[in-house]
Amino acid sequence: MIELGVNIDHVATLRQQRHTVYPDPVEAARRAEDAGADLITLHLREDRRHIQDADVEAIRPILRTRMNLECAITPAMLEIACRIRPHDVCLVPERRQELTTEGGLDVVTHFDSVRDAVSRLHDAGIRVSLFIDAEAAQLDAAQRAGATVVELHTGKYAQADADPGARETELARIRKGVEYGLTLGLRVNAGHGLHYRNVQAIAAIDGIAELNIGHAIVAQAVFDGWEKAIRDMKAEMIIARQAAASGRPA
Ligand SMILES: CC(=O)[C@@H](O)[C@H](O)COP(=O)(O)O
Ligand SMILES: NCC(=O)COP(=O)(O)O
Repeated sequence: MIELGVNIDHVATLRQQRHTVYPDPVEAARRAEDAGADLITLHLREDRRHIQDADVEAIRPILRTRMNLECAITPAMLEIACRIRPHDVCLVPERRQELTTEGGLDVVTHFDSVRDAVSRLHDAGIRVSLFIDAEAAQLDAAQRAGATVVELHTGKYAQADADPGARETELARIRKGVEYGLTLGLRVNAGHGLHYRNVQAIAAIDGIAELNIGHAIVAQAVFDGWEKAIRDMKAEMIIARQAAASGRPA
C-alpha cells in the first residue's frame, strides 16, 4: 500500500507569523497520527522560517509512527540530525530566498558532500532519503552515494495543473523515475505541491512507497479541520492506488 507522510511545516508557519505559542506542531503531529498519518515530516530550514529546533526535539519522543526530518547538507544540520536521530532524514537543497524548495538535490554535482553526509547519517543509525528530480543521472548518483531511499520532487508536475500537456510530460517523467529507481533497488517516495485534485495520478503509480504532503493539508484544515483533512487525503491516495491496481480509472 501507499503511506502518507504529513508535513507539519506550515502549522509552524502560522505560529511563527506572530510568534505565538499556537498552533502547536507537537499537537499537530499527535493528532495527525490519530487521523492516520503513517509518518510525520518536518523541514528544519536554515533560516528557521517555520519549524524550530525545539519543535524537532519535542516531537521526536512523542511519535508513535516515525519522523522524517528534512534538512540541507550543512555541518550544523548534520549535527542536529545525528543528535536527534529521527527514523529518516531527507536531504534537500535549500536557497535562502526561495519561497519553497524549487528543485531536487543535484547529487551528480555535489556527489562527494552527499556521499559523506549519507555515510555520517547511516553511522548514526538513520535511514537517508535524497530529495531529487526524477532523472536517471540523479537516481544513479543517489544510489552510488549510498542512499537507500529517494523522494522524487513533484513540484513541476504540480505547477502544470493548468496545462494538460505539461502535466502528462511531468507525470511520464515521474513514472519513468519510479520505475528506474526500483530497478536500482531504491525505496521511491514522492512529494511537493500535491493537493486534493492532483494527488490521484501520482498515488496511482505502482511502486511509490510514500507521499509527503503538507501545504495542501494545512490549507484544507482551515475549512474541514486537521483530522478530516488528513483522513480525506489518505483516502484519495488509497482509492487511486486501488483503482490503478484493479485497472479502473480513479
Ligand atoms: C523538501 C520539501 O519539499 C518540503 O520540505 C517542502 O519544501 C516544505 O517546506 P517549505 O514549504 O518550507 O519549502
Ligand atoms: N517533501 C515534500 C513535503 O514534505 C511536502 O511538501 P508540500 O506538500 O508542503 O509542498
